[in-house]
Amino acid sequence: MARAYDPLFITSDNSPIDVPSPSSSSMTLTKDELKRIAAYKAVDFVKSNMVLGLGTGSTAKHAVDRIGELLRQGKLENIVGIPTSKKTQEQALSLNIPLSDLDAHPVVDLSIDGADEVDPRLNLVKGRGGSLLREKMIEGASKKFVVIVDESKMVKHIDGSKMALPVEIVPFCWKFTAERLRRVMEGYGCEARIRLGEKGEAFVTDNGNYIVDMYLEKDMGDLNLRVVSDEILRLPGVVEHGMFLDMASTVIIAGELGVKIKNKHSSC
Ligand SMILES: O=C[C@H](O)[C@H](O)[C@H](O)COP(=O)(O)O
Repeated sequence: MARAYDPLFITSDNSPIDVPSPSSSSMTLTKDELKRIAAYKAVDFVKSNMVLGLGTGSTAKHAVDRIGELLRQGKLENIVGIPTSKKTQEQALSLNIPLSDLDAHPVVDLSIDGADEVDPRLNLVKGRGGSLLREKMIEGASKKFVVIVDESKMVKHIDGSKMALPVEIVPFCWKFTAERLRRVMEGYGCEARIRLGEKGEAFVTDNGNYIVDMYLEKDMGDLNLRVVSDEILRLPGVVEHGMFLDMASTVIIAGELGVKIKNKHSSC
């Protein structure tokens, strides 16, 4: 049941955050408001003159909006954004955020992005919105990667939500690749489904590829995710998968009772 939200309740960090006002009078926040709170907190890490990785999805959208707002107000200056998708690129352009790419800026100071799952070691599942490849390239090139989630994204282990584990593959003979993927994960009761778009056709990523969503019946538990990752990446036809292992520096989790910040290598 929803409880009253205390915006000053923050663990693992001592600075209260600039909390957007809840839309409801009861002071209980919607999931979207929680996402916005996590996003605002992440933008506190942004300083003028930074090269920023701009994430994709309903949570990252709030961070991009906030960066645009602070630029407009003159509270941030000389920011260069590197968008992780065409959609984010459009949003950033509409906010007049100056943009670049990894060719011109191979080192990114800070990336801020959402995630579909976060495990206790800060490993992530990403890509349920289809943007995992550019996200992994840009966030992997970042000195700091701040992940923003509402508390529903926290899982005991990767694939804990039993939703899709996305893999980007080339369209050429996709059924062959999907079957190879299924076989790699067979021990976990894997069903590998091609992702479909709104009209029932194959969903096409910004890179012109397809996504296979792997659904696992059995828990991967504390299995060595690196081994699974390597096996998937070794398959010809696979471009990248949505497990982001050991990449997040910080995870900001907005929940009913407040904001929690988890840093890599910290036990809290
Ligand atoms: O491909 C999509 C991205 O990995 C998103 O960051 C992820 O799916 C989380 O999206 P949202 O913030 O909308 O839940």
